[in-house]
Amino acid sequence: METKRQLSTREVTIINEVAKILSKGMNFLESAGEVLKILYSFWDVKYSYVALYRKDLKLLKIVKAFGLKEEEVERGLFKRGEGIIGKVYKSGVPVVLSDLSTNSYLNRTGLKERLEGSESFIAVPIRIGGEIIGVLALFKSFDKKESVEKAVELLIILGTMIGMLYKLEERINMERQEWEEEKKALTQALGKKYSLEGIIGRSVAIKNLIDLVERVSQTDITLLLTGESGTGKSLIAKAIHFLSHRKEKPFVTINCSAIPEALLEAELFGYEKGAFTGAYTSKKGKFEIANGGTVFLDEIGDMPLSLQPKILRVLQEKEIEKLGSERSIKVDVRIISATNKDLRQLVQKGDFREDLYYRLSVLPIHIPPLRERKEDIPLLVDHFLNTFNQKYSKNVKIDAKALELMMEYPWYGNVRELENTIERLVILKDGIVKESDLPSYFFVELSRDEPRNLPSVIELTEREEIIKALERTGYVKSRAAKLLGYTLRQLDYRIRKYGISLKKF
Ligand SMILES: Nc1ncnc2c1ncn2[C@@H]1O[C@H](COP(=O)(O)OP(=O)(O)OP(=O)(O)O)[C@@H](O)[C@H]1O
Repeated sequence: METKRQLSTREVTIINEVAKILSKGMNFLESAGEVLKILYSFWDVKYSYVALYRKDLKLLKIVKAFGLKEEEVERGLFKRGEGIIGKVYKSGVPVVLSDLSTNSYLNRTGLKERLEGSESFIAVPIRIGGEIIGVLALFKSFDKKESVEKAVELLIILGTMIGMLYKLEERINMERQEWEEEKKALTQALGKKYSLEGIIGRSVAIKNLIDLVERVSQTDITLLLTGESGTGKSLIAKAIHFLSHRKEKPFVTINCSAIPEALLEAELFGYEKGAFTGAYTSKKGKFEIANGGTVFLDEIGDMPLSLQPKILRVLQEKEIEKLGSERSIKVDVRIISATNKDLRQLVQKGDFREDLYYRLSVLPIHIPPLRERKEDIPLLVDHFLNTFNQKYSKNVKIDAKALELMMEYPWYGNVRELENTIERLVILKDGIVKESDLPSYFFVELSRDEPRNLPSVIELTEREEIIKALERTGYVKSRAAKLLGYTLRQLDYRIRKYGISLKKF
């Protein structure tokens, strides 16, 4: 019967130390260097190296070495199948050479002259799954008690672990590249969508707004956009960014109410490796990611008091500090913030710092609710009909009477509610939408002064409160349910019942 051999304490220590490197997130060459250092510290290996196969050179090349001189490393080039290194790479079979005077030892590096003579040479393949990508080689003197066989077994494990380190770096690089491409595509797509033409309206308020957007986008002035939910604050912020000289750089949105307070600081400012349990690698915060571009602080009224001094510092000194670091980093960002709350009232209540309020509102821009600029409604209806007819390959139209009612309706959810209503109509109806096709809560709302059907009024109020709670919590359903005093299931049921569409981020 085959008996499984136990790993010695020293072998376990070596494997553990190498495993730790895997979780450190270093680049491959640094990691490989660390592995060779571990072999020296725990196993007295004075000379070792990692050679990888370079497809472009069609050669194995030493990429990291321990104990070798620079010129010895440079000489370390092997063809596939050539010498011990080339053979191990080609066959995948480990080789142990206890007598280096034999002809099969090439001494390509020229290291032999510096050895004591008692060393054995061991070379094992570096594998990623079934593929061999290189060779781990070392020179070590074994005393009588040590088994060379066991040493080879340990090195085979290390060869696989080095392969994992290589794979890890490959994956990180791939993800980074994908992320860069995605960011570029997103920037271009957003740039196209958020031009001035994207802001629809002919009211004096919108015309003035478009004029202002054009002018402020050429400056770096800090803006505070105010207005009810759904009035177009994010749209305006994006338009300003994409008209400015910062347009090639990122536009980063931070929804201050959607991120739990405990995570917000790390999200905004990033953290250093080891800053808290689980911080295996360092991470950039949103301000650093946005460097050169624009940061849009949505729902700024919900910024926790504890973080407000740090935001002030970004505005005043253009500096941030990562969690777990004492070093300041300079960032060049334009800040646009938005709120549907009365910030001055929050200042009076002590929930918002006065100094921050003044810094943020260098230029306040108010966007009036849709019910105060009814003349924009026909243009917006037309715009959204075009958009959704195209999206769903339909040709839905709205007749004059239905449009008239739409202009009367108070749209407490503003342009977002109008957009969602049109989308639903396009999906559900065909041909021409008439007055009778409009949702029933429309009519309840429009007959406020007359005695009304109570169940409908209750439903209407419930619908409005749900939308309000969802807006306030950044569409985090569990938090909205808590605010409303519903369970998540009760809320889900009502979201379906009222056809409330969930805003996507
Ligand atoms: N004038 C406009 N022209 C065209 N589309 C608009 C206009 N205003 C708003 N919208 C659209 O309405 C929707 C809601 O706008 P947006 O998200 O910018 O509102 P908001 O004020 O930022 O809301 P919140 O405070 O809830 O974040 C978006 O899809 C936006 O594109």
